Amino acid sequence: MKTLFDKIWDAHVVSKMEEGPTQLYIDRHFCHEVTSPQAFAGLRQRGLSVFRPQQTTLTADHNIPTQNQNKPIADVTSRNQVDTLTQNAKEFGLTYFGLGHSKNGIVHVVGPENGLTQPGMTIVCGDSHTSTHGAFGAIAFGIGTSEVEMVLATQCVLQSRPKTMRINFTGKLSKGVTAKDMALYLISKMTTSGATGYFVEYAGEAVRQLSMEGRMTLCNLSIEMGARGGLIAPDATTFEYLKGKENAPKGEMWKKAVTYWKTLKTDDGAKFDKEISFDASQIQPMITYGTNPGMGMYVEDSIPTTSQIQTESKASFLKALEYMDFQPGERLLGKPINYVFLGSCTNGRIEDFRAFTQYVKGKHKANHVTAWLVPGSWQVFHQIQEEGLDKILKQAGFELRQPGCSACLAMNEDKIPAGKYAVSTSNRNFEGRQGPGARTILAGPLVAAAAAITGRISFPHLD
Ligand SMILES: CC(C)[C@H](C(=O)O)[C@@H](O)C(=O)O
Ligand code: SF4
Repeated sequence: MKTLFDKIWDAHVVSKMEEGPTQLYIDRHFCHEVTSPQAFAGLRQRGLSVFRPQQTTLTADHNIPTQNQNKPIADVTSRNQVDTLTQNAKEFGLTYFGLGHSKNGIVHVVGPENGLTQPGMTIVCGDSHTSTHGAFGAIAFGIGTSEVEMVLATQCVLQSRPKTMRINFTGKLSKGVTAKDMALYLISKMTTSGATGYFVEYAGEAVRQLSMEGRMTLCNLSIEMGARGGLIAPDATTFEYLKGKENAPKGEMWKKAVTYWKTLKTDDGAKFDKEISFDASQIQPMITYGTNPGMGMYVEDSIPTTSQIQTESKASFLKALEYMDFQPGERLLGKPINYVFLGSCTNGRIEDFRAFTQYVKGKHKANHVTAWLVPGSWQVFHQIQEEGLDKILKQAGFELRQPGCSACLAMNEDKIPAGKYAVSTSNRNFEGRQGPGARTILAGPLVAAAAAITGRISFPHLD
């Protein structure tokens, strides 16, 4: 009896060193401009080529502007980063979704939407949110730059086997509660280190009912509770999403693949190192009030009082509140905000834009709010147009920007000014994450939409 994780892991072991790490075969390798330059430089120095170029895909996402992408990148550092990636793609003969390419976008958005991410695979990228791809029933995890070089050269990586944890979400999510609320709720319960050393499988009725987009949002945030990654057993929803996607198997191969994919689930009675359950029907729309993703609460709740915080955490709790300029015990409902960011590999997919648009339809953006709506990829951008969402958004006072990581980590011009509050659908609210001194309130697309309309932290009431 095996867990899903065990099945995929065991199928990819090349060799196992006694008392040492496992040499794991990697099916798919994604690279972006931030964590790959030294890896390619290393190959060059050693006179090596990329071992399996067909299994490697490059995209530019972190440093790209979200306006005027047809013009040269103004910022010198960013331009160098992207130019280096372009050069490496050319020199090593790799598939590259560069700036201006119709498939360009955030690595964790373009992999799945092009069918490069598939059940049963091992997937790596020099990026912590590689966990996103686990939504398809894959072992997907972030690696460091020296490992990027190792994978480029050998298509293998050395890894010690993580422990396994299953997190069950029983019951159903209430209307207006999104996968992001589920994830923020989970991290608030688990803390940012509660899953350290584990690979998590998400299971239960509420997980089964999530769309692929929702599953990606949930798996994306696994890393924020310390997990090595998160995965969900593939099912009809997964197959439906993948069918017909460019790199998905076709014809007879498709049938064979689905037959195999159907075996990718945890056997009844298989043992996890740890197992926890949550009641999904209890979850309400969430926001964060502090400077790590574990400092979350229901939109309608109050920040804990100092006495509710454990002694050893008090200092960091107070430091976080000072940075945010919030008071212990304060209720945030009705608090004015300045910026709204819809996007990132957490919530930059079509479903997120549909949810946001549906909410703002027939309403108007608050005058004092600057809203950055950044699709996760050009495919998402075009789908927004095809579905006419852009017109509805325009009528409500919103404009779409061009795809990229954008204000999620502000490596481009999209920086939230110091002291300003941003309700952001991204995944990290660290100090300075969205710009020096910027104050981030993480939320799902509906809470972000409600904030954009009212200009305040608001409960996203649906009609
Ligand atoms: C730049 C990259 C290494 C980083 C990551 O690994 O996650 C980034 O994507 C982030 O979200 O902080
Ligand atoms: S969108 Fe944000 S979290 Fe995702 S890869 Fe880009 S910077 Fe990292």
